[in-house]
Parts: sequence; C-alpha cells; structure tokens
Amino acid sequence: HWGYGQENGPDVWHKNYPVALGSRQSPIDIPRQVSHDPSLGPIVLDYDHCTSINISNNGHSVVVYFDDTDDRSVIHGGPLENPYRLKQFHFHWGGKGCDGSEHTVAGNSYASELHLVHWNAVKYKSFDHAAAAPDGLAVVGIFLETGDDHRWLHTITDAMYMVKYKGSVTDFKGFNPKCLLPSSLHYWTYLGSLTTPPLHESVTWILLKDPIAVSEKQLGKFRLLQFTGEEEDQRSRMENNFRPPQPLKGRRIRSSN
Ligand SMILES: NS(=O)(=O)c1ccc(O)c(NC(=O)NCCCCO)c1
Ligand SMILES: [Zn+2]
Repeated sequence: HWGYGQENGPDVWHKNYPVALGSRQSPIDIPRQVSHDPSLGPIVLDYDHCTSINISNNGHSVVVYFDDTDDRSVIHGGPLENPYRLKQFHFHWGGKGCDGSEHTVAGNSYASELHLVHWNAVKYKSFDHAAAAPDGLAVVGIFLETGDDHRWLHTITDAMYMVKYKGSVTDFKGFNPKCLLPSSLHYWTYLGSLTTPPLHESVTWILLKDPIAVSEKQLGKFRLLQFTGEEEDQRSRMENNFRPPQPLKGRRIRSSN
C-alpha cells in the first residue's frame, strides 16, 4: 500500500497511480512573482453552521469530518463558479525540527500545511464523483509556522491521544475551522490534484498567503500519531507525510489582491 516511506513513498506512487506523472499534479512551488488577477474576487468561507462529526487517523493523516448532507458550510467566490461543501480537513507535517508543508513559496517550506477539503455538490451527486471531476474539489491550503501556541489548536491536539493508531476514530463535535484561519484571506490559486493517491486532477487549489503560528510543542503532539494500527508490531511515528512539489508544466498561478 502507498505511504511516505522509502519503499512506498511519492517517488514510486506512479507505478500504481500513473496520473502521478500528469500535467496538473500538486503540490507545487509558488514562485516569487505571480500574476495578479484583478478579476479574482475575495474567497468567502461560510462556516457559521458547520457541523463537525469526528476525528480519525486514516494511516496517512489526522482527519476531521463534517456533515456535508446540505449546504450548511460552504466556500464560494474567488475562482469558484459554484459553492463547494466542506467535507473534511487534515494536516501534513515534518519531523522534529524539519519542515513538512506540501506547497512551497519561493523554494521555502513551512512546518506544516492544513487542507480544508470541499466538493462541488451543485454539479456532482457525491464527494467520490466530484473527486474524479476536473472541477469537483476546492482545497484551501493554510501554512503553519512555528511560533507561539495556537489558541484553538489544542482542541485538536488533545483529541489526537484518542486516535493514535491507524483506523481509530472518536467523536469531535462543535469545532469550527474558522478559528484556524489567518488574519488575511489573500490567496494564490491554480488548478491541481489530490496530493495523495489516487492523485485525481480534480482540485482548484486556494492557498492562503499568510501562515498561522503554532508552537513546536503543539506540532510535537502530531508526531505522537502512528502510521500503523494498534495490532501491528512495527511502530511507525506519523511524520513527514508530505508530497514534494511537482512540475508546473505550464500552468498559470494567479494571485488575489
Ligand atoms: N491532500 S489533499 O490533496 O488535500 C486530499 C484531499 C482529499 C482526499 O480525499 C485526498 N486523498 C484521499 O482521500 N486519499 C484516499 C486514501 C486516504 C484514506 O485512506 C487528499
Ligand atoms: Zn492534504
């Protein structure tokens, strides 16, 4: 099965997922100079009535799922032609003292990257259908840099003790990811893919320019998670679960104001 190790990591994913060598793969490096598109409006995150359900360890990351049976929490505006429903959010991070973001900015990595995953329920009847369509998903990427404690992240890191092993899940109600947003919603946007297998080229990426600060202590709690299940004998700390930047292949990256 795919993973982030020497034998099953990003460099060999193309063997089972040939789209890994495709023309709109993610993540990418964001160059210093990006074309500014004045026609790009602000991104709007309507999360006031969002309903978080649970938090789980899927063997690749820690994921918080939301009730997406109606339009109670959606993102719209910016490059999007429809509203997209919030389905889940998850993180990618590095090892102790090492950066672990997926996208990079002028060659620089951040400590971690948060992905807020949304799907186009106007055009597609399920997340899985949307995930296979070129305009099916919209993922908001937020960079995490080490600094002060993040005031609200402890609710997530405290719950991680309950989902240490792959396949574990526990209730996680009443969490609104709006508390994880940086002060500015200025963004870069481009057409890309899922950054893990199946690597579907179905994502409109919206990367917020400003990072949020989290403490090294809080990040350390992410690394208490395990890639492996409780019953597996070889223990493996969940860290460095990021794909490196992929070729741009002529794609245009646009910047909001
Ligand atoms: N990193 S991402 O581009 O935001 C991203 C957003 C939504 C996704 O669904 C995936 N990938 C995924 O679900 N892969 C199935 C195996 C995991 C559970 O075993 C990646
Ligand atoms: Zn992700």
